[in-house]
Parts: sequence; structure tokens; C-alpha cells
Amino acid sequence: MSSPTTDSDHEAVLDDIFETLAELAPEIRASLPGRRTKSTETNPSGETQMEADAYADELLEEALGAIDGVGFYASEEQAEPLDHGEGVTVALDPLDGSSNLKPNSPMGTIIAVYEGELPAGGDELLASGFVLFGPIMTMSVARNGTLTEYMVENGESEVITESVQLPEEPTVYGMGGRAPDWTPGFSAFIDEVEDEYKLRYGGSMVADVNQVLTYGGIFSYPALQSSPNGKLRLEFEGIPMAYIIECAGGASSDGTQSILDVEATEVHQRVPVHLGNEQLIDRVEAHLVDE
Ligand SMILES: O=P(O)(O)OC[C@H]1O[C@](O)(COP(=O)(O)O)[C@@H](O)[C@@H]1O
Ligand SMILES: [Mg+2]
Ligand SMILES: [Mg+2]
Repeated sequence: MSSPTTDSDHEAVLDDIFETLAELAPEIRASLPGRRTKSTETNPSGETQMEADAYADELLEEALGAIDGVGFYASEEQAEPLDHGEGVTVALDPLDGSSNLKPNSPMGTIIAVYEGELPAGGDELLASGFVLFGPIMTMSVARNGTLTEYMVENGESEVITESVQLPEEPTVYGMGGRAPDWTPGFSAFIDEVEDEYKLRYGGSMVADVNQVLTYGGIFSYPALQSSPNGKLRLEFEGIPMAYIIECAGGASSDGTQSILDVEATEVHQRVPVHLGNEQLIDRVEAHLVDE
């Protein structure tokens, strides 16, 4: 697992960042009911923004940008990182799974903290985490090789599980994209695993990956014939969630290598994503090797 060692200055600003995120989580969740409509804007990836995406982005930029030691605020909703002085770069998916707003299904917020400016690879990642707006509100934080899960119902962080580890035995699988658009290798992999595990796919990466963290298995948003780099964004979804899974004893892949080793060349670069138990990542890579 490649990521820089953090020093005491980094530890202090990381504490501030995750405390701020925990405090803000209830406000983000409370902002959802009145913002379930599509805005007239599209994000830098060309996707229609929900009102809630834009509002969560505003709240997060204001709160995180004000932290001493945060130099840039970047998000999937902002064309370019926004300058907030000197320090680390916070990179966010303010609302992940926003298409789940309408059907009132789980969604969340993803954060990555990079040492330097974007584009940044996994070797510059200091920490990452996500907030999950489910039946209860949780925040999972990956720092110094360890994943910790907190309850953040009242804006306080109360540890639920220290050193979260993927179960040895996989149970669930979930994958994005449409079957006719999958590559032959990925289709062959799905043909295999559908006989072995339970399908769990809910359309929000945060919620679907948390299923894998809880029950063991694999989450994929693969390379598609129509989109060879898949759908998910390297800086805001791929790298932070890959670090989280690898801290929990799992593995990540873009189809050939750990997502933490993918070269970052653009702020909004997309990446194929496979996350989960090591033996399943090995199997999906074996099916994709000739593609
Ligand atoms: O609707 P699809 O094609 O299954 O895509 C679902 C994927 O897209 C996403 O919703 C993209 O994230 P955003 O909602 O932040 O744009 C992921 O959370 C999820 O894994
Ligand atoms: Mg997302
Ligand atoms: Mg989003």
C-alpha cells in the first residue's frame, strides 16, 4: 500500500478535517429533503447536478477551506481546485450516489486528503474517509494504515469499530454499468461470481462499498466498452475508497494494478474500479488480463 507517512503537523490538520466533517454531516443530511431536484448546472464530468450536490459542496468548501493547514479545496463539482492558502489538498465527492435522493436510498460524502496539489496519486494520499447517510449516520476514516468506523449521529464521533477488517469469507458482489456494455472478460467474471455470492448493488459507491466492508465480497464499476475508464473519478472516489479497502485488509484494482498506483494526470480523470477481498480482485484481474 503506497501512501506518504504523516508527520505531527499533518496529524493535527487531519484531526481538524475529520472533526469538521463529523460536525457538518448532520447539516448535510438535513439539507437533502428540500434539494431533491435537478439543478440547471452540470458538473465538470458533464453530469447533471442535483441541488443537493451544489449545496453540500458549498457547505464543505466553507467549512474545510477555513481550516488552518488546508491549502486547496477540490471537488467533483468544481472545475478546478479552489485556493485556500497553504497546506494540504482536500478532495471531495460532496454527495456520492445523488441519484439515490429521489428513491430515498442511502448515499454519502467521500473525502481524500492529499499532501500536494492535484492531480495527485495514491502515493500523495495522507488519509481518506466517507460519511454514510443510512439508517444511522456513520463516518469511516482510513489513516496510518487503519480503518476506524464512527457513529456521527449528533455531530460527535463515537467509535463503533476500531481496525475494521474485511471478513475472510466473501458474501456479496455488486457492479455498475449495463451488461451489454461490459467487456467480455468482466462478463465472464460476473457469470462465475453470480453462482457463488449474493448480488448487492444500490447505486451509491459509499453504501455499496460499505456492504463489502461489512459482509466481504467485491464492488466493481468496471471499464465499459462505451467508456474504457469506467464512470468513477480517480481523485474523488477511486483513490480514497481504494485506500479504505486496503486499510481493511482488502485489495483494489483498475483492472491491472492497485488504484493507489494509477498515474494521476487530470483532476477529473475517470478510473475503472474493483474493490474487495484480495482473492476476488485476483480473479477479476485474471479475467481482464487480455483486454
Ligand atoms: O447509476 P449507475 O450507472 O449505476 O452509477 C452508480 C455510481 O455512480 C455514482 O452515483 C457516482 O457518484 P455521484 O453520485 O457522486 O456522481 C456512484 O456513487 C455509484 O457507484
Ligand atoms: Mg460519487
Ligand atoms: Mg457526487
